[in-house]
Formats: sequence, C-alpha cells, structure tokens
Amino acid sequence: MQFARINDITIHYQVIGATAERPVLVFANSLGTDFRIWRDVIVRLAGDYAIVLYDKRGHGLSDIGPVPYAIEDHANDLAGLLDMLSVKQAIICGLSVGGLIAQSLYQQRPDLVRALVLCDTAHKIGTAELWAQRIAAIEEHGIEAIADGILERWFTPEFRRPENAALIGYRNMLIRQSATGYAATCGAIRDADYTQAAARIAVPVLCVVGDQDGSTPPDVVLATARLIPGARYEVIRDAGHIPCVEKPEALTAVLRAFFEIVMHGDKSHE
Ligand SMILES: O=C(O)CCC(=O)CC(=O)O
Repeated sequence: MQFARINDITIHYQVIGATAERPVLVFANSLGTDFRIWRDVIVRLAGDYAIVLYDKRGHGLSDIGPVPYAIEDHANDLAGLLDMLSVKQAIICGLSVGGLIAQSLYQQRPDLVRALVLCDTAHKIGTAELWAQRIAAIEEHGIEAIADGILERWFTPEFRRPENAALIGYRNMLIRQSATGYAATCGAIRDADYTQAAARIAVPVLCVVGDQDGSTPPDVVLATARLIPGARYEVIRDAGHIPCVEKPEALTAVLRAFFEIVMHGDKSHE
C-alpha cells in the first residue's frame, strides 16, 4: 500500500523495511517538495533501519484537503499515519517545515517520538511579513514566478550550474506542487512558534544545517539548538537548505552518528 485515508484526506506514503523489527526513522519534507528529496539518504540507511516517508497534505501525491492549515494539522496527519502503521515510536527527521511538524508532533504525541532530527529548521521560521509577501506572490502569480529565488536559498551556486539535471528536476518538483497546498503551508509556518516549547523537549535532539542555507541559516538553527536542553548541533559543509539532496553522504554520516547515540548512548567519552 502507498496511500492511506488519514483525517479524511488521502496521504501518499512509503514504508521501507519491517517497522516491527528495526528502529523506525520517519522523514518529513520541506515546503514545496515531496518525499523523493530523501532518496539519496535512505538508500544509505535502508537495511539498518525501517523507514517511513510521506507527502504532507498539499504536497506530492497527497490530497490538498481543506485550507487554511495549521502545523498541528500536518502533525495530526503524521500521528494518524504512524498509528495506522502501528509504529509505536520513531526517530522523526524533519526538514524545514518538516522540522516544525516534528516539533508539533512531539508536543501533541510525545509517545511517538524517540528522538528528533531538526534539519535546516528552527523553533520559528521567518516573519509574518515574509509569509504574507510569499502568499500574496503565489496567489497572484503562482509558484513558478518565484521559483528561481527559492532555488537560490535551497542550493549552493555549485549545485545551481545550468547544466545540472538535478537542478532542473528539483525545480520541476517545486513548480508542480499545488499552489493552494504551498500557500496554505506558508500560512501554517507563519503561525507556528515553538520558542516556549523548545525548552521542554526531553528527548535527544540533533539540529543540523547546511553552511549555505539561505532559508534557515546556521545562526538561526544554532539559536534553536541553544533553546533545547542537550541538543547537538552540526553543520554540513557546501550545502544549502536541502542537504539531503546536495550532500546526502555527509548528512547520512551525521545522522548515523546521532542514531548510534540515541540507540546505544554517547560512547565518545569512554
Ligand atoms: O523550506 C521550508 O519548509 C520553509 C522555509 C522556506 O521558506 C524555504 C524557502 O526559502 O523557500
């Protein structure tokens, strides 16, 4: 199965590996992307972990559903999916808005969260003004009109070479998302603020960011890490906002090291 009815909408998902036999990793995507962005990370982790991927509402092959959205709606969808799959607990890896969804899931259903990876995300992303401008631009002109500016924040100049087929592919992914789902998710990001909640997180947390992230730069992600008790902080070199696409090998190494600590404790001082 790849589709489920969750909270009265159809959610597109994939499970790789047996969730009852291996530690479960869940990957949540960023704004304007679908779960294929994780491909080059999951091929490196599959076999050692069971992996759950899904398209949040308004993205990929999932339904758009009723708008407006709140981040809590996205988190309820993820909780519903994990309940449907009988996953009792997982390490939740969220990229950007996916990281807000992960933080919201922890607030609503801490039982489901063994640890959090907050990748190129923050306790609060952007300002009300930034999101108002973005929503107005999408509603007036569509995603394609602002796509090139978004790609500059997503990827380094090295990746944005015109002859790079992957750049065109991810641009296609972005401009083919639903404008309604994209704008509704912008509204959800605008309204999400986990500043107070961050201090109450009591599971292991890794905050990780590309050194050239133009959307949630390293200082923003570091500020989030400093709010969360015991959070680790790592920087991926030569990567923008989406290191799982641009530097999957480096990101996977950082993730593996963190998963080892979550599973077996920190042995670096022994
Ligand atoms: O990527 C996200 O999920 C939200 C942050 C953002 O605005 C990305 C972008 O710059 O388009």
